[in-house]
Amino acid sequence: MNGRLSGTVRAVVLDIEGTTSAIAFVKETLFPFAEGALGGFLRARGEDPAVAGLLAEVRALSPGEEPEAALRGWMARDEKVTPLKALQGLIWRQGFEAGRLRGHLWPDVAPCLRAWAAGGIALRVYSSGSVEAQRLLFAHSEAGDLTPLLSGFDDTRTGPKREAASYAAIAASAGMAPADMLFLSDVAEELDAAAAAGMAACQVVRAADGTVASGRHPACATFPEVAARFGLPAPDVPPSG
Ligand SMILES: CSCCC(=O)C(=O)COP(=O)(O)O
Ligand SMILES: [Mg+2]
Repeated sequence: MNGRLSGTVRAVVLDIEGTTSAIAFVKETLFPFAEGALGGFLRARGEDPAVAGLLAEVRALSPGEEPEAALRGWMARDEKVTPLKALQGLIWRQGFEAGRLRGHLWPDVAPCLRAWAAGGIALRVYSSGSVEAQRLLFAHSEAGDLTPLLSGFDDTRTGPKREAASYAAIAASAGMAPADMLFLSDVAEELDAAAAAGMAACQVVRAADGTVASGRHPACATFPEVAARFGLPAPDVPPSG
């Protein structure tokens, strides 16, 4: 089994889908919202410089195909293509700000994030969802605005989640050694990459998501279990639910 079980953790890097938040929320709420709004969004905003720049990235990645068709194909296959993820974030902004979307968090997550931040642990996010989407989810979460607890956000513009260099870049941007950082994710290949970069790595195995422990990393079902296993502060009141 890879990964350290002891040592001082100074920062926790959080995956979102399958870790802080239900896979079903991403696949059954967020993705259909973006898919349903895509056509109207491109007609209304396609010439805005930011959107036009992302559409140019789509054309470069899928030459000869209509950008909307390329985007729909990537959505159907859940491909984590950077300009798609950025466009989804822009579309979700409308939903989060209008109150039509609220960021799902498992009930054990917010109490632990508050306890860890209060205990001086730096909290960062690394998700395939764009930085904009990450900020929106935590700003409009079911547990309120948690963005003041978070000190860094990275997406696939930092690098692919299954490559060690991405985790080295995250550590450099945090100004820490990888060995001071703990990465939490449901996906074993992401944890392999983080461990290869020298981070501690823990698989979050949420029963409701049907995640299966890989056996390659320590596995925890909840954030309080992570806290106990890695010597992080525990919340004062054990979360219910
Ligand atoms: C609001 S974040 C949306 C999550 C998302 O789009 C996604 O692809 C999830 O990937 P993750 O790396 O968090 O598993
Ligand atoms: Mg995930």
